[in-house]
Amino acid sequence: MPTILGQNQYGKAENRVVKITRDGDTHHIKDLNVSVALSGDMEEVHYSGSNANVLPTDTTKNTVYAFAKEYGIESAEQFGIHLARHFVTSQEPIHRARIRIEEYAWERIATSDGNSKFIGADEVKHSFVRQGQETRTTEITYDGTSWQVISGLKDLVVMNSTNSEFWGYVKDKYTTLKEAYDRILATQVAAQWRYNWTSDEERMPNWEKSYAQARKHMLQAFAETYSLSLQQTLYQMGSRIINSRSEIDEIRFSLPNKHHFLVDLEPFGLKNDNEVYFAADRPYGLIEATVLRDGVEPRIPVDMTNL
Ligand SMILES: O=c1[nH]c(=O)c2[nH]c(=O)[nH]c2[nH]1
Repeated sequence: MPTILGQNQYGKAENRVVKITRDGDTHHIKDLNVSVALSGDMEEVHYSGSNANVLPTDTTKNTVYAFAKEYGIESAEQFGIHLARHFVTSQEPIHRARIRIEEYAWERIATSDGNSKFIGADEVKHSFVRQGQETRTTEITYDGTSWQVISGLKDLVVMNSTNSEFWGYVKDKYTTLKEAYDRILATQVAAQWRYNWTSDEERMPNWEKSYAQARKHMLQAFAETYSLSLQQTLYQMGSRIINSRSEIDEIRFSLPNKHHFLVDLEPFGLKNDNEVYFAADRPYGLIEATVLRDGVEPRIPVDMTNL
């Protein structure tokens, strides 16, 4: 049976790089997990085993560490842009680079004594605790001409202990769900948003500020929406970001509904007045949707948020 090679890419996945920037005694941390995927003229290595066009994955790993030193890590996006540009412009057979980065956040440990180790109020200069909240993500793709930057976050767990209802839904012979007029709404947000920056000719967004603002608007919309369904809340979260951040054109969410079921306490002669819940981990409702600026084409792959 004749065969041909289809889509292919290669590179080193999950390069864990920690960069300490020393500003006198005050240190700053960037902690990344960087995955490189390159594609281009790679038919021969698959067909005949000729490695003539293959930059070793080991070299791509080394480049990640060398660039941390040479360029520093200003933001995950900026770092990914340096790497993607380097692979595509320095190696003729490589036509496209995709750099995926997860970023783990660290915060300073506040201590109580007042000695010289302190920055400002009471933040120690070189001791950190890993933030237990979300993981920041970015994916940079470059083909030598245009850029696509899709950033976001995953594992951001949020809960509203009221202001959520769910009723008026379709009922068939298998429906047993009771209508809820005051329920818990909880989810673990995975969100990916696409920047409309695509060319070196355009002014690049401020990646750090944009991330902080997108996250803030998303959380505020979650908290401030009186919810009749998780779908409605999702749409509010997305449109709040699109309406307040002109550099973002599209956002896709994957929101598991982390169900909290009221426990029946009647067998114990107790009344459960919306106080005691069973937090189920599975199965969970899974609500997914894209919110777009009117008139733009959707480009975020449907399953990207589940990676
Ligand atoms: O917010 C919700 N959306 C649904 O589609 C749904 N379905 C369900 O059983 N519970 C919920 N909750």
